[in-house]
Amino acid sequence: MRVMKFGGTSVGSGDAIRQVVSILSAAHRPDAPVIAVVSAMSGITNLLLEAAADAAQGRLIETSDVRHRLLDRHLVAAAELIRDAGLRQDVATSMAALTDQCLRLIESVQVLGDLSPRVTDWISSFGERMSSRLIAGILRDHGTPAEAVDADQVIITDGVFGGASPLFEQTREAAAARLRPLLEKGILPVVTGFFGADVNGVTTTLGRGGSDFSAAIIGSALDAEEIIIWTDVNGVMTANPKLVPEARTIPAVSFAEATEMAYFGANVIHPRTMQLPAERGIPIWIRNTFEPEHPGTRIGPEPVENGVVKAITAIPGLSVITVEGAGLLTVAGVTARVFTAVAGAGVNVFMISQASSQNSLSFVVRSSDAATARRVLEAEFELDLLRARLLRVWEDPDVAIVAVVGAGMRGTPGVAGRVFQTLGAEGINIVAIAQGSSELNISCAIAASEVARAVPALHRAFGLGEQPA
Ligand SMILES: Nc1ncnc2c1ncn2[C@@H]1O[C@H](COP(=O)(O)OP(=O)(O)O)[C@@H](O)[C@H]1O
Ligand SMILES: N[C@@H](CC(=O)OP(=O)(O)O)C(=O)O
Repeated sequence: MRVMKFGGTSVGSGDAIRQVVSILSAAHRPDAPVIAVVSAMSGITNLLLEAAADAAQGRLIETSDVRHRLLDRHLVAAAELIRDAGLRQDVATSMAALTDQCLRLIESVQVLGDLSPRVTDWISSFGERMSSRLIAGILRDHGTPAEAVDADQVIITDGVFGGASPLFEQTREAAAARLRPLLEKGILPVVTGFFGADVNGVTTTLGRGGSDFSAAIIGSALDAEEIIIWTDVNGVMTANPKLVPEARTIPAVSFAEATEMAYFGANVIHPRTMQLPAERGIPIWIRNTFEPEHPGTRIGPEPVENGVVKAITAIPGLSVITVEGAGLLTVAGVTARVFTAVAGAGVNVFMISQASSQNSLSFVVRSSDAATARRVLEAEFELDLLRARLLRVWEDPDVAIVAVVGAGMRGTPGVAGRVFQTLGAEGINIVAIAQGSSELNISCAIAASEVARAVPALHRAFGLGEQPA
């Protein structure tokens, strides 16, 4: 059995879905069944989250506009691809019912003026609920028996809204109970990506971009032979091809390298995807829905030693937070207090840097988390601020991290030197620098506006466009 996940662009239009249906119907056979995992049509999750946030702010949301943008996208694809009138009507009816349910939720947010994490997760799950029904309907119309499955019945989570983790044994049981009977009947399950439900059946999302993780959870729970992530590029590449047109496909990377690349911004794969398949030795392939003959990238257990540096990645949208005070770091426990406070607020820290004067401590977070980080630090150090032991806590916005990643860097001297030299020659100022203890990456914080120059320059400096990666 194989699990195939299709991302938002792959299911984003009638033309794209035509490709998905051709891949799935060619691959799914009674003796070699496939489980599909699908994301929402591109842009739909953002639309739902924006509508919910507007509603909570009391801004009068035009529900007819949301209805139009949500429902019509799906109906147009159904009209384009489903030939049987009865089937088309059934799919349209279920799309309309889901849209109504979702709009009722958004209206209740507007009435209450309050958007809880629980309701956010529920509302944002509707894109996948709709796309799975649409795609199952189109597959049936094209002669492949298929059934849409909501993942609340498949992935059982720890209930953390916005970033849930699976409870693996419960998920194994639920996935087997819900999906194996379909496979035994030759039916291709089309499972919603992005979310699961806690033990009480409450919808919990796995985090933005989490459908890759859904595929990994389901593939691992059911001991799949392989997991294929179908997307809109030819695999994991030496850099984001949108930033570096000469970027090349990397034929093979290890689970550890793929995790590092994903964590440092290669959003072609979600960083949480690798862990469960790595524990079970299940390979993950990244392939292109729009160029299915291309082999793509294999992510597997083996260390793959070709080249020192494999990829240049970038994370935009970051801020540096600095805590400053005379002799600050000589006061025992300050560092622990800073990071305990920040972690307690659920803020992820990407990089830490400490001035040698010991007067300041800086760290990099997502800009969307910066206000929270400042607030909790000001609360934590309220007394110190009052007594002027601490001068201030401030944010430097518009920062990005660029990273060079590759297992071959371990023990290879000169990589950091070449990074500095390259950025220096481009006149790019380095705000902070870090090397992971695993020596799989070297990362630098720079001004966000420099990313478009830094990534191609590093890509050239490490010869990634020329030699086989
Ligand atoms: N190193 C990289 N290799 C390939 N793609 C990358 C890399 N870094 C960033 N990307 C971007 O990731 C995108 C695919 O991710 P995403 O849009 O989330 O896909 P999907 O909708 O299929 O989940 C590509 O279009 C590409 O621009
Ligand atoms: N639809 C969800 C989950 C997801 O994984 O989407 P995609 O596969 O398009 O990155 C999101 O936008 O976050």
